[in-house]
Formats: sequence, C-alpha cells, structure tokens
Amino acid sequence: MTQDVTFGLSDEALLNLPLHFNPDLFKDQVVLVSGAGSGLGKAIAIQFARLGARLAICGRRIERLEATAATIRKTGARCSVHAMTIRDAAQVEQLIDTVWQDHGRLDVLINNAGGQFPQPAIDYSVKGWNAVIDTNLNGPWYMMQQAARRWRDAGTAGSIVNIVAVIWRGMPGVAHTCAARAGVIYLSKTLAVEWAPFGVRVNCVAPGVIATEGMNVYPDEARAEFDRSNPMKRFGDVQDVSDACCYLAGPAGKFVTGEVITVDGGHQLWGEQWTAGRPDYFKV
Ligand SMILES: CCCCCCCCCCC/C=C/C(=O)SCCNC(=O)CCNC(=O)[C@H](O)C(C)(C)COP(=O)(O)OP(=O)(O)OC[C@H]1O[C@@H](n2cnc3c(N)ncnc32)[C@H](O)[C@@H]1OP(=O)(O)O
Ligand SMILES: NC(=O)C1=CN([C@@H]2O[C@H](COP(=O)(O)OP(=O)(O)OC[C@H]3O[C@@H](n4cnc5c(N)ncnc54)[C@H](OP(=O)(O)O)[C@@H]3O)[C@@H](O)[C@H]2O)C=CC1
Repeated sequence: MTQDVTFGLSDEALLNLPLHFNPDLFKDQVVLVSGAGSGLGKAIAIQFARLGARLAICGRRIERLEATAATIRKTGARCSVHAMTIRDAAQVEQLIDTVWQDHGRLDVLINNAGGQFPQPAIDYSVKGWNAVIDTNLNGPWYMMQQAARRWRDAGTAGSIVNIVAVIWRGMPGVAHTCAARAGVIYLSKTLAVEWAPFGVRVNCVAPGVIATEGMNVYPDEARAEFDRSNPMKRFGDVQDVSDACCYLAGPAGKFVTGEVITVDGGHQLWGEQWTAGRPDYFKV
C-alpha cells in the first residue's frame, strides 16, 4: 500500500514528539538552522529548542519563519528570525554578524536549506544547474566559512551539521543535487581536518526519503514509489533526522568529525531509484 503522502507533521505534533535526549542537553547554547520555515529545518529547530537551545533561524520566506519562531517560543526558548538567501555570500556574512550581535555567541550551525527539481540531466538549462549548485553547494559553503571565521576569531568551539542526501549510487533525475551534495560531503571531510585546530567539528546527515512537504516537488509517479525506496518500505519521519543532528552536534558526538550519518531505512543498500519517473528504456 502506498503511504499517505500529505507530508509533514503539524507544529503541535512537533512540540509533543517524545524526546530521545535529556531536555537540558543544549541549555544556553545558540543554534542556527537554515531553511527552518518548513520540513526538516522546522523540526530540527523545534527539537533543539525543546532541548534548551536558543535559536536563530533563516530562510527566504519571512512568514514561514515567523510561524516556526512562534512555535519555538511556546517552548520558552528565544528565537531570532533572519530572512535571507544563502545563495548570496554578502547576505550570509550579514546573517552571521547579526546572529553574534543578537545572541553573543554561536555553538551549532545546521546547514539544512536546500532543494532541487527532478529533470533528466540532458535537459538542464544553465540557469537551472546554477540554481541547484548555488543552493546546495555554494550556499552551505558560505555559511560554513563565515561561521568558522567567527569561531576562530572568538577562540570558541563550534559544530556544523550539513544535511545532504544518499548519493552513493548516484540519483538519476537529480544529477545536479548529487554533484552539489558530493561537494559538500568532501568539503566537510577536508574542513574537519583544517578546522580541528579551531575546535570546529564538521559532519553530515544523509536522509533517505523523509515525509516533508518538500517532497511535493516530485511527480506523482515517482512519489508513489518512494515508500518502496528502502527495505523498511516506508518514509522516515523528521525526528529520525533531528535526532541524528542532535547526536552529532551534542556531547555524544564530541569525538566525531568528517563523518556522514546515513538515516535512510537501508535505502543505500537496496532497490532502484527514479526521482523523475522510470524512463521507458528501463520499463521492460
Ligand atoms: C523506488 C523509487 C525510489 C526513489 C527514491 C529516491 C528518492 C530521493 C529523493 C531525493 C532526495 C532529496 C529530497 C529532497 O530534497 S525533498 C525536497 C527539498 N525541497 C525542494 O527540493 C524544494 C523545491 N525546489 C526548489 O525550490 C528549486 O528546485 C530550487 C532549489 C532550484 C530553487 O531555486 P529558485 O527559487 O531560484 O528556482 P526558480 O524557480 O527560480 O528556478 C531557477 C531555474 O531552475 C530551473 N527549474 C526550476 N524548477 C524546475 C523544474 N521543475 N523543472 C525544470 N527546471 C526547473 C529553471 O531553469 C529555472 O529558471 P526559469 O524559471 O527561468 O526557467
Ligand atoms: N525530505 C527528504 O526526503 C530529503 C531532504 N533532503 C534535504 O533536506 C533539506 C530539507 O528538506 P525538506 O525539509 O524536505 O524540504 P523543504 O523544501 O521543506 O525545505 C527546504 C528549506 O530550505 C529553504 N531554502 C531553500 N532555498 C533557500 C535559500 N536560497 N536560502 C535560504 N533558505 C532556502 C526553504 O525556505 P524558503 O523557500 O522560504 O527559502 C525551505 O524552508 C534540503 O536540503 C533537502 O534537499 C535530503 C534528502 C531527503
């Protein structure tokens, strides 16, 4: 049976998910989450707030960010809202300055904002290719570099978690995002070494198919098969990903850097994947 794909949990449901970590785990720490107006970013931000953190959230659409912030404030946590695009290096620099001014510190950066559109690579326009590379490689890089410069200059430790994707076998239909995510993964492994002297850890989480509204970008034909993309034959939920972020960012992950945690129900080991539908050539 195809799983119901009216994706996403309500804010109320996110506030009431059972916690798998100590509620004081991130007490008084400041966590910046990009793309927190929806889906995974919203769930990650709310979970850090429930674990005692102060939040800074960013994304392009202010209304969605304000809605997330209102939910976060119900937990008693402080939350600042920053409307910006990660694709503009100057806006990223301004963002990191403002977060330090507003909160006086930064402890964790969750580089979650991202996305792509499904299309055979042979048809990509230059603008489409650049949009995806800017969103999923250049943007996360600007965020990492600005955060790390601040940590180096302040002499304080920091932790970065980049949300990537399960790209190990390629991903037909989203070649542009595969290229970008591979870049982020190997950037992270390299920075983990370069930035270890500053006390900065850099890790990635690679989610498989997770039920979020972002999934609506895929054609019905492809989405109908997504719940069969792993041997558990279902979508993961947002907490599967937010828990991995909390593990990596928090004290349990203090000896982990340059690593990728795959949270995919076994997807990387199993089956075929067609993000833009199965081409006729492969139907027989
Ligand atoms: C058994 C089956 C198993 C299968 C299992 C595989 C499952 C793997 C699933 C993949 C893993 C990842 C999942 C997710 O990431 S979930 C969703 C995350 N969210 C999104 O993807 C959000 C939606 N995407 C976007 O917002 C955009 O794609 C983009 C990221 C590029 C946003 O950029 P921008 O806002 O600048 O975009 P524009 O609309 O201005 O477009 C810029 C140019 O990009 C081209 N374009 C955009 N959309 C399309 C499209 N749908 N088709 C073709 N081309 C597109 C185009 O050139 C745009 O320029 P023009 O508007 O001038 O034409
Ligand atoms: N759901 C899944 O199964 C999987 C998701 N992922 C990745 O996880 C991340 C979150 O995805 P998900 O929550 O599902 O999807 P969503 O589309 O719901 O979330 C993407 C978020 O990124 C923000 N964003 C996009 N472009 C920019 C930009 N240029 N500057 C700032 N913010 C931006 C969007 O907000 P706004 O448009 O307002 O800016 C939105 O809130 C993405 O990187 C996605 O590719 C990876 C694998 C699987």
